[in-house]
Amino acid sequence: MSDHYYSQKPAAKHDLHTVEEVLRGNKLSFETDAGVFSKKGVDFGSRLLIDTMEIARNAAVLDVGCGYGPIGLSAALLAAGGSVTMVDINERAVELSRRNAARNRIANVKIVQSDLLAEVKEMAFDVVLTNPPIRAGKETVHRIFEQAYDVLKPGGALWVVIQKKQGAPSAFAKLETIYGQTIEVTKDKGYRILKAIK
Ligand SMILES: C[S@@+](CC[C@H](N)C(=O)[O-])C[C@H]1O[C@@H](n2cnc3c(N)ncnc32)[C@H](O)[C@@H]1O
Repeated sequence: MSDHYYSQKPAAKHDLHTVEEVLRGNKLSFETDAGVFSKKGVDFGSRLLIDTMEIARNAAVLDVGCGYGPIGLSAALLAAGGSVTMVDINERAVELSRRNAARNRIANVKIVQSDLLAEVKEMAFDVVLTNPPIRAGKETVHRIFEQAYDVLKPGGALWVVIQKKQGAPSAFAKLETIYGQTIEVTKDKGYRILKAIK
């Protein structure tokens, strides 16, 4: 099996590190490892999504492709009276997210190993967040958009960060075919934040 950051079972030799980040005013500490996305620190696009996302205090939130947890754990602090479900196909990412939730004393999260949204399809969410796995291919990214629609409550929103050069225009077009309304909320250094409302 090839060893991408989106492997189910990364083969890379462990290389544990701790990174400290201030995300949306909250100081968080993350354990990262080889075989997970952006292990040296929070990705620019993920940070832009964290800075931009709108999360109500009581929201039910889903983070698709949570990696070691920066987006979902930041969302959990905003949804202090709600809950955040975080999914990833990569068992190492799931384990790190669990440890990082405990490390930062964040309890309103549920972290599940799942291929796309398979393990959460009976649930319903106000907000779905994703920094999608571009390298897994456009089809995977589009399936996330479709499956997110199915688990969103009416009026709920999918928030996506994507670079222009990695296909933001085609992602926007795909979202427009599925959702009632799609908007580009902000952009910075070639990254776009797209919000699609059911
Ligand atoms: C661009 S990374 C974002 C990681 C994390 N949210 C962050 O901001 O650092 C995309 C994530 O999607 C996960 N992923 C890839 N294919 C997946 C699939 N089929 N189902 C669920 N997650 C997947 C990868 O393992 C990776 O952690």
